[in-house]
Amino acid sequence: MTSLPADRARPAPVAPLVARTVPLDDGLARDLLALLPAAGATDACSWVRRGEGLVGWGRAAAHIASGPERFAELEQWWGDLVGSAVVRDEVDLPGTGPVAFGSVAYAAGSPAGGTLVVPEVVVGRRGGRAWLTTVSAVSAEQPVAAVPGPADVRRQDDPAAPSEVAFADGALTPGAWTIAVAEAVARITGGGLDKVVLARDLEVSSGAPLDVRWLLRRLAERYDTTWVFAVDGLVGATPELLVRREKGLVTSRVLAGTIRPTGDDAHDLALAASLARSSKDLEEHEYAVRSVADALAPHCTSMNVPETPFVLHLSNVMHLATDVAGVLADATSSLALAAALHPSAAVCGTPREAADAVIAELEHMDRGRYAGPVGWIDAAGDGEWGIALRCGAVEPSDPSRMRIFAGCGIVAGSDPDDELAESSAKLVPMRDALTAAAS
Ligand SMILES: C=C(O[C@@H]1C=C(C(=O)O)C=C[C@H]1O)C(=O)O
Repeated sequence: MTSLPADRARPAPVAPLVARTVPLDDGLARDLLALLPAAGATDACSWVRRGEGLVGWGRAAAHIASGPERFAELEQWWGDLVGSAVVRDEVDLPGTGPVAFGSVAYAAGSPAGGTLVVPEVVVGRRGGRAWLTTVSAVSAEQPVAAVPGPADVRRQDDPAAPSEVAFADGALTPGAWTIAVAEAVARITGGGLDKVVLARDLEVSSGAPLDVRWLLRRLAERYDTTWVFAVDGLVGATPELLVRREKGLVTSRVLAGTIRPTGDDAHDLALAASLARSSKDLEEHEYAVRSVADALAPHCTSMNVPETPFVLHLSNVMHLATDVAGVLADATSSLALAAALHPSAAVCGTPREAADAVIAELEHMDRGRYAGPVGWIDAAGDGEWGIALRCGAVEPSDPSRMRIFAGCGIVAGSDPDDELAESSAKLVPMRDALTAAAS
């Protein structure tokens, strides 16, 4: 576990938690997202892929941290919390017992900080087994009988579709963003750095508060190879797994190098083949794989880093992808591994410091929690953390508004107009979830 510097106050202690996990009829949990009750836009927690994963609601405990030590502070808080928790776990799988969902800002200086949320109710499903975890603070006022049981887990009414949705330019107009990309290419060819990821945002407004559950369901329908997530109003469908830690095994799915499918299968296959041969994309990909492998190496006894990437097909884009795996050498938690990996060259660049400086200078926006780690951790430290991509953040002060984001890796051979088109393709999942009618 990473420790906080001595001069940094430990997070305030919270009342000990009681967590109870019981098996649940798998039929009840087949559609995890349908179990999320109507609640405030920021209440739903989700980490779901192909019908498996975790959903949660209610808040038994939560912690917000900011600044360069935000990961260490969250880690410390979670360690203290589970260290004093009373746990009765009848299922004993990764993700059973007490679980925190989290999301952490990309930049150390972002006011968005980082948050861990421990829902009162979590329903999980994997490998045909389902469970219910309830968490409550130990207190004389809440008798155990008040805790929800399997009978309280049921399919909820369908969420309302967003209405009167409008999109507006965020920090930069498309034209200004392409100028920033051209400037980044000039910096790269001038020898200042090898790769930088530049992102842009759009402002979304709707006629009524957005229901995160609607967005989650729409994303899950269309992007079944992604992890459909929600934490504290940050919602999206990421294809990129920063790190999974499970019983001593560490895995990471690295993406970089993108093209847009045309919808014509034969043509798209040819495009995929050209993506796998493109020196620009392979170079961009190699930087991202290296940055992940180098960050994991100190924590692993052995690692498998495939030499050639595969092509991951999504309905809006195709990516070069590499699955890196390793055997964990120490007790580093999934959150601490995510901290060690962040920011990878998939969202920052190479070298990291130079790329971060160019991002701060040319993007003209705070990324907030976009491009930061998002996922969950259990009491053993196992968990899954994705990179928060293809996502948006609901405005806490006005849940009828959100900001959506997309970025592109820029290397010496990048063309600004192509990058703009690629960023638009990456915005499609959120745009469609916000506007397309239910199928
Ligand atoms: C930065 C984003 O995506 C990243 C950049 C990619 C690229 O430039 O090819 C591909 C996948 C992601 O690692 C995003 O979706 O916003």
